[in-house]
Amino acid sequence: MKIVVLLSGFFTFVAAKTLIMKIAIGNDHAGTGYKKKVVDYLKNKGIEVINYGTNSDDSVDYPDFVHPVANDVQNQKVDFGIIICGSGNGANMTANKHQSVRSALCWNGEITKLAREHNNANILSIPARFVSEHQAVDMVKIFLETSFEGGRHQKRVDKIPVEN
Ligand SMILES: O=C(CO)[C@H](O)[C@H](O)[C@H](O)COP(=O)(O)O
Repeated sequence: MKIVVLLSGFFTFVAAKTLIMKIAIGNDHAGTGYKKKVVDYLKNKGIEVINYGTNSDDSVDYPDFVHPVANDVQNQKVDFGIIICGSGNGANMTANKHQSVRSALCWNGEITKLAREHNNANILSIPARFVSEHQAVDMVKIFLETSFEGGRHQKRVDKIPVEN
């Protein structure tokens, strides 16, 4: 009887771990404050967060904090990535150098929704110096709650990768 209880507990734990969404996040100094707000939101939703920093306001280089996020998305270690820099562009350019990454620079809810619905974006790039913290968290909410529509969009997404 005890072994049955132990096994059921083990399988319940494994199932729960499998079902818990996992997000990797990275940012440069322009996004540190916003990152902290986003991480708080994610953890309050019960989402597992891998924070690659930076965690200070000291000037840093965004590729150093975006590549680890993109690697995790590319290697399917996480469900999605979130990257934050001042304009969102540098981070987005960096992330999209990784095969199978579709990083979307978004600055409002509608663009965020479309990035998921039409482009099956797996990384959200947030321009911290051009949106409010509330907008940033709202975009994260929309990004995670919106599903890819597939259909005609799948054909287009499949044509994105370029063989170098
Ligand atoms: O890549 C960027 C510009 O598109 C990011 O916005 C950086 O956060 C920005 O370049 C940092 O600028 P800073 O003057 O060194 O703070």
